[in-house]
Amino acid sequence: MTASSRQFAPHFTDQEDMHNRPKVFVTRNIPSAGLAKIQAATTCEVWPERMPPSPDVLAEKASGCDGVLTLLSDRIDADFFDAVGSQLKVVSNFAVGYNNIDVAEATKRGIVVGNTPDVLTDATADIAVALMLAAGRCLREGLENVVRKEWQTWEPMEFIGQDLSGKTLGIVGMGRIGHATAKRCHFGWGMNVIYTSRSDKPESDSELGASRVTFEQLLADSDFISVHTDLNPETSKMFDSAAFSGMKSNAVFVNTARGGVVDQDALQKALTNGEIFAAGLDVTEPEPLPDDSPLRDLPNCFILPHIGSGTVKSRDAMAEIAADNLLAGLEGKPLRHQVTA
Ligand SMILES: NC(=O)c1ccc[n+]([C@@H]2O[C@H](COP(=O)([O-])OP(=O)(O)OC[C@H]3O[C@@H](n4cnc5c(N)ncnc54)[C@H](O)[C@@H]3O)[C@@H](O)[C@H]2O)c1
Ligand SMILES: O=C(O)[C@H](O)CO
Repeated sequence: MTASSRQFAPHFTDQEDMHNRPKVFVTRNIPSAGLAKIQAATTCEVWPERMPPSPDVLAEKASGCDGVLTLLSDRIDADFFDAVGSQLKVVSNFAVGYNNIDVAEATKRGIVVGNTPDVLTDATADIAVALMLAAGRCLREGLENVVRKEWQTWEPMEFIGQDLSGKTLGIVGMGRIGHATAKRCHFGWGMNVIYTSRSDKPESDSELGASRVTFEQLLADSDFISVHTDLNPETSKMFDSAAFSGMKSNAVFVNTARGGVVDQDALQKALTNGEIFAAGLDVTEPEPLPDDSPLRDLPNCFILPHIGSGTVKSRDAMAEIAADNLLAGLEGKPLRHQVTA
């Protein structure tokens, strides 16, 4: 048991009446590093299926609960809170992003909301760089060529991509993951880093020689653009047709943030018309991307099924923080990571 789990585990014993334990609903199976803590301290139901519960079933399952542990695919809003009841104390999201939760509404009702930052920063930055390489170096076209048995010879004029070395990387949202991505690219490939952010980031300026620029300047000057903002009203669909037409024709656009920051029709046009070179996406809107989405068929669009935080270490640590947040909220104690509106 870690120091933090000792700190947050409510003091229930085996002898204690199970009915006195707080009641919680966990909306999907999560790593035992967190689930075991929750099961030891609460009366807990875990949604057993691979697919998320529908909003109605989610509300029904959570009804009467003191806490819920949610995923980014669960919509938590006023209707949910009304259905669940006024006893609800805490919503613990198994993610750093919390755009699936109406935090203002939760706060108004005295419900605390937790998230899981930091522990997935490196894993997600690695996927951002993987997408820069995959999209920039035509890995989808190369792989499909092999899988379809079309590989006939060494091709001097095919599968020609973009170098990272010495190029300019534009980071949109120089937060934790933005900085970690920029660091990999600056020290790994000697990339020049520019960024937009809500405020200056002196640590990125001094460590990476980065400079803060306007959004328009970032679009115009970047060879690679990597998005790391949270999804908020300001960032919703910020990559629209005007943004893509402001980019270089060799630009590689990478998004590991949220699909909602992109106007996907505009992205599809930019990729089809050669306005930009390629895109690498770990996130789309909706998820999964519909089977008939034209983005799925574009050879210069490399799409992953939202796996940024998908490492053993990150997911275990996320589970542990999410459990600690949930248990702390049930006890009315400060959460390890609490979000505010
Ligand atoms: N693909 C994945 O699996 C995965 C994993 C982790 C996080 N994420 C996403 O990445 C996001 C970032 O995570 P983080 O831990 O780095 O968060 P963070 O809060 O450290 O960074 C977000 C940054 O975006 C900036 N920002 C907000 N609005 C902006 C705007 N209009 N223009 C420019 N910058 C703006 C903020 O100031 C902040 O610096 C999360 O909110 C989540 O949506 C995805
Ligand atoms: O916000 C997050 O944490 C990711 O999207 C999933 O890990």
